[in-house]
Amino acid sequence: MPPENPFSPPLTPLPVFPTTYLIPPPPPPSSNHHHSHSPLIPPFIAAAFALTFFIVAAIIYRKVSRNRTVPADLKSPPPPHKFTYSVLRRATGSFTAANRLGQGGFGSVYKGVLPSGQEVAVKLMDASGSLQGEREFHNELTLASRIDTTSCHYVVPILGFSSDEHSYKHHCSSRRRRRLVLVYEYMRNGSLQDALLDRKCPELMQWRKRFDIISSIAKGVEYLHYSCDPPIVHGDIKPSNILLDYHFDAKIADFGLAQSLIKDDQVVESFIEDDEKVEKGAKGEVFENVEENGSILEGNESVVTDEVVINVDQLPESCCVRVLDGEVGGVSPEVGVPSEGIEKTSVSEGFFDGVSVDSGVLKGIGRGTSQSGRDWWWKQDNVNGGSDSGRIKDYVMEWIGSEIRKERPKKDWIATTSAAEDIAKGGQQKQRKKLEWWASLDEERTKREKKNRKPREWWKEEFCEELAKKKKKRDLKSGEMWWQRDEEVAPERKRRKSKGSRSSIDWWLDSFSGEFRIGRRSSQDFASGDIPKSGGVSSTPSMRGTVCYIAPEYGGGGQLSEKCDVYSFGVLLLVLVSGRRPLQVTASPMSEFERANLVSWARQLAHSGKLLDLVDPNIQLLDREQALLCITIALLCLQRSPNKRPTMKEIVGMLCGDSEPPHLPFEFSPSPPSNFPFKSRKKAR
Ligand SMILES: Nc1ncnc2c1ncn2[C@@H]1O[C@H](COP(=O)(O)OP(=O)(O)OP(=O)(O)O)[C@@H](O)[C@H]1O
Repeated sequence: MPPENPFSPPLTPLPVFPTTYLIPPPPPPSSNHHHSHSPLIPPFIAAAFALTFFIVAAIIYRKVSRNRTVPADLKSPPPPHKFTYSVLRRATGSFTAANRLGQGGFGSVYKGVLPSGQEVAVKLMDASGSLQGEREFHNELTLASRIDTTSCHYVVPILGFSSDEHSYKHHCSSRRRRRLVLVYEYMRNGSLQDALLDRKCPELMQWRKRFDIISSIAKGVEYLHYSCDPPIVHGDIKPSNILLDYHFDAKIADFGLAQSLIKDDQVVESFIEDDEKVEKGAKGEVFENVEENGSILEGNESVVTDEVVINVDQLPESCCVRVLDGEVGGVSPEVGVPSEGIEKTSVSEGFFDGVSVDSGVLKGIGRGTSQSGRDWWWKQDNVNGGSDSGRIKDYVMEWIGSEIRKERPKKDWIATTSAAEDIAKGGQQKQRKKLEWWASLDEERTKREKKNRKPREWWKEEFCEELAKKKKKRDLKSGEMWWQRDEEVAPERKRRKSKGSRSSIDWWLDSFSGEFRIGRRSSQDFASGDIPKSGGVSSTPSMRGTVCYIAPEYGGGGQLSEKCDVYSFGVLLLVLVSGRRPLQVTASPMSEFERANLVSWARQLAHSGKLLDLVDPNIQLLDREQALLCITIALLCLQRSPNKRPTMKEIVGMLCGDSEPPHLPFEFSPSPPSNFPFKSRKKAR
């Protein structure tokens, strides 16, 4: 180690700089620096970029927000396919009788198989010369194709249509006419009417299935009312318009009488527009012209006559009563030919006198006819001493009387049937003598009875007395809205009941309302003892629908509203729970009369607190609580005042247990009013 030099300066440690200090910091950027070294982006390019960005963002936003506001079920479904007539003819084996599924008021429905192998139901409209048939075709095509059956599984999908023209010979001249055909998805188990009331399918004897069907129909109608834009009112809810698929799941069919709820002045226009849209079909071609629609909408019709047809089916327990309206001005009448066993009697000429019809399928329904409409309702509801009033009831009562008579002495029966049949067969002398002999007996008997009227016509006299009372009461109340009387019905009934003055037949007649089918033609169900249905709709839009199911205000010429469907749903509910037709008269025993009118019977049972008596005895595994719920809902739906009826949404809520179970309307509650023993079915949330 070298010696330390005392003269050398002392060593001072070098200042230690952090390494960063070793690299000089970069000079502060000068403004000139940037300009001189980076490439220049012209401001107009930046602006263009920004603009493009905003436009793209706006487009995306609009698309997203539109998708968000339109629910999936409001997206319009693809238009129905247009078939050629020959394809459908081949599919159905030339519309052979073997393939016939059923008969509607305006044509037959055939089973068919398309070249693709798909099974279809083909409705061949018998619309030749019939405005009503053409209307139904266009109406059904227009409205049914608006329903997106991919999101609503409770409506029978319409697959397509055909409206090819063909020429035909008419009195040596050749004319052209359209064949109107509608094509639907095939529903293997046919109509609820047939399956429940005629075939009595074992599948429908399970309560669970019936309740499922009830829920499906309710949801289907709810869909029409709330998820279609504009809302659709079906206008003809009844068992023959409910079809069952392979699993007996229910779907609503037949939109021939349906209506879109648009303001009156828009209705016809939009009908035409929509029709054109549909007619454009998938390829955008125009197949039909507006001219035809024009002609459809032009007819200014008035009803001239009407008839009551009574059908006594071979089955003793079923009968049906039908009101047929008559000839339409300018259109040849197509009155259904009564089948065997049908008595046809013309009554009440001019019954609908003064009911004139606004032109158009949808427009102005019942406008200006509400008074006559109201009368129409009361004519059914209260037989009074008025000139026309009660003719139908009178007639029905006469018929019931004749049925009772038939039940009595055997000789009557022989005289009226066997002998007559024999004569029709061979006309043997012996039989003719026998008939004459019985006829003379009958004459004598009639004379005797005239002397001693009391026992035979007890019902008629009682009935007339009651009518006179009713008429008096109504006269006093004139000027009121008819449904305002609702509230007074119950106390009045109770008072009378307490006096014990009401016979069993009184109440039956009391609410004998809406149990007739209005129409011109009979359908297959007619022959099977059902109330004939819609095909035979009246030529007047104010008198459309099936009367057993029709809401009083609509049947009476009022405006069709959602509440009309609610009323019809109420009747359908009772039919489903009881397994009975709305009007089912058996000749005996007398006690059956109490149940003849289903709606009245249900009301009567409600008064006596025995609602469950209404339930079909064939039902297995009955859920009593659900059955009570259904009957209660039905009675709510059947209230005369449309405002009091629940909405379809509320009904679905009650059926699904999403809302509190309903209470019986006051007018139907037993005395003292008591709530039915529902547990709260409201789902715990
Ligand atoms: N899609 C279908 N699948 C299976 N059967 C059907 C189908 N559509 C109709 N039917 C059968 O054809 C019958 C007649 O149907 P259609 O709709 O023509 O008349 P309706 O509804 O019974 O009577 P209306 O025309 O008087 O309302 C039905 O009762 C049903 O049995």
